[in-house]
Amino acid sequence: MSPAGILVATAVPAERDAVARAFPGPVTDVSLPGAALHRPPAGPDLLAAGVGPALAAASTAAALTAAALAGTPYALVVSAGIAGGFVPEAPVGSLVVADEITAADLGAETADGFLPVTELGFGTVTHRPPHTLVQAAADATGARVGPVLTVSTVTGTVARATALRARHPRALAEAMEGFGVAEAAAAHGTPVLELRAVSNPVGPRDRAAWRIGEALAALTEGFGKLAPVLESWKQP
Ligand SMILES: O=C(O)c1cccc(C(=O)CC[C@H]2O[C@@H](n3cnc4c(=O)[nH]cnc43)[C@H](O)[C@@H]2O)c1
Repeated sequence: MSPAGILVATAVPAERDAVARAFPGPVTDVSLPGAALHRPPAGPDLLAAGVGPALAAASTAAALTAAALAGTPYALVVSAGIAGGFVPEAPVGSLVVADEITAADLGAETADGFLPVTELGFGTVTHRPPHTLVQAAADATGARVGPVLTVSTVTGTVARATALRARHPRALAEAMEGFGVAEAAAAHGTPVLELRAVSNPVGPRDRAAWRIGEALAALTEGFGKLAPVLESWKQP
């Protein structure tokens, strides 16, 4: 368990390593059933939880359960990584912190449009991170604050981007794991935060427009600034 009791869940090892660069020093590998942690000497536990909401939820739940069974439950879970940004509000290279983590394609398509699963009488589609933590994270990192959508299919057309923004007018970014990480955290009664670095615009598919290196560098810099906020944050 990390000293501050914080778990950071990225999708892939490149994102995990970008976060790790903000916490220099030799990393300890911790192997758990269903999850493998990297533990920097002073900093959060880091988990490459997998791509997509389902695998991210499963891996995050495994890490949370192991910590709880060891008697050292995490105090906070952070979903982090790269994302698509809705332009012009979230340009490539910018950071976004979620005030809402919303599953944007969890529901039913009808002749009259999309119905979220909540309108079908099931579950939830939005988790809200603690307001004070969101504000402190934004103040420390310069991140823009707004909803981050979780999708299972990366947006690749103007029509899809327009439809998402019509349903979520304040949305700043889309990624593929936040809601899964948040569901796992909620099952443990653990608060969640989502911090994303924008690697590409949401819209027509254009792999040449990806700036993954730039986004990973922004993630490292963001976590360097976020570290003191995470260490001092206490659940109200
Ligand atoms: O093949 C494509 O057109 C394509 C476009 C954007 C991203 C991908 C990925 O496979 C990356 C998925 C990975 O990175 C996060 N991510 C980054 N950009 C986006 C995005 O625009 N929409 C959704 N997710 C994005 C995501 O969280 C995954 O971990 C492929």
